[in-house]
Amino acid sequence: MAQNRKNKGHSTIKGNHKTPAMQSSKSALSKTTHPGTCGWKLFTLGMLAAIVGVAISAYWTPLLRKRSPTIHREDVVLYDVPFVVVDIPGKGKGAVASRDIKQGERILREKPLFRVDLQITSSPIALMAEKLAGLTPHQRKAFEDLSYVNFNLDPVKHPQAVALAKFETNAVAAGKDRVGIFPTMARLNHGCSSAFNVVYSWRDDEEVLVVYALKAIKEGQELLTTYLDSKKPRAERRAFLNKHYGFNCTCSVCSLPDKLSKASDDRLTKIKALYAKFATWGNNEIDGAQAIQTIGDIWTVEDEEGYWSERGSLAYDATWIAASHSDASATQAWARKAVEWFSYEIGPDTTQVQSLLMVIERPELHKAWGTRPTLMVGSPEPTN
Ligand SMILES: C[S@@+](CC[C@H](N)C(=O)[O-])C[C@H]1O[C@@H](n2cnc3c(N)ncnc32)[C@H](O)[C@@H]1O
Repeated sequence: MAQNRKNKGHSTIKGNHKTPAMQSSKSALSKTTHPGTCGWKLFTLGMLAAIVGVAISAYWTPLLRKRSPTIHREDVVLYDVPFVVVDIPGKGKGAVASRDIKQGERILREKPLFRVDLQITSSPIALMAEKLAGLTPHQRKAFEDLSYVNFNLDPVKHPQAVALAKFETNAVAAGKDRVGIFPTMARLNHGCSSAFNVVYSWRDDEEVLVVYALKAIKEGQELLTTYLDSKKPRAERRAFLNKHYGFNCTCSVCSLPDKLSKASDDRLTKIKALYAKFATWGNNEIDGAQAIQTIGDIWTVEDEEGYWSERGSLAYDATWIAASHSDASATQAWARKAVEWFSYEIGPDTTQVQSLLMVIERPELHKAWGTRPTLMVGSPEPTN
């Protein structure tokens, strides 16, 4: 997977992730990363036969357990999780909320079975064999249970290639230039743009992956992360997901009728263009007030689209611009916005949030303070 599952993750974190070896987008200023596509996957893709489409037919497990299950495995930091893993028609397994989940709730904290470098010099098959040999029987079973894209591979005849396919289907970004396998998180299926509702990030200091609810999720609703930079138009998203994950995306955004789908594509294209414009503040092509206006425009179009990811990074960048121009009240207002959205996406107990809380107290201590001419750049709209 690439949140920049591979988000992936989808979340965006300064100096951190994203996503299940899945998606990848960087904050224009702070170089935060998004869970994203697994470079390892691309590296090893040639080792495998062509990826074939997924054709599992499954059915809902009718009864969700009333109580949240406790996961008892050595690779999961133990606590009750607010979801159950069930069969989902057309998707294999997936995670479904076992109760209402609030926006910003942490829903999983998981240790990797193993991690590997994105760039490797040895044979991927040999590396995989070495990593699997280091697992306990319990962990080995968790790895063996994972799904994989290439169903043409016979696990009995080609166990090593199947192990590699499992890795490629499920690995997500986990630290600088590393990807890892997290067997519970790996059950999260994909949704595009406004359809994904959880994001994940790697915490280097704790060596765990955390997953947060980006949006409120109702009991019975599927938890979805994103496997790519979903600010791409539908045709591009579908081609990518088909090629790398072997499925035709039928998420709520991809299923829109053509007219509405085009409107969504137009919004996503506009968001990308606005990000590119805002980044030109870095080389003085636009001034601070224009940059902040552009961030406001991004926020507005994202509200129309229902795309809420990466807002912590966006507000963080706005804080940076406001501080650079010595606009104290805008620095504080944007820092509050960044605290709010980082808390939803990566958690309130992160260094990003702690440093922003200090900036709210003393904006002039921001490391970019006064590095550009003094200018009133503008605060976020109160309703944003
Ligand atoms: C990381 S796994 C996700 C969990 C997987 N469904 C399972 O059974 O373990 C990725 C695979 O899940 C399936 N998948 C994920 N999102 C999907 C979606 N939106 N529609 C259909 N299949 C999906 C695809 O087969 C994909 O290769």
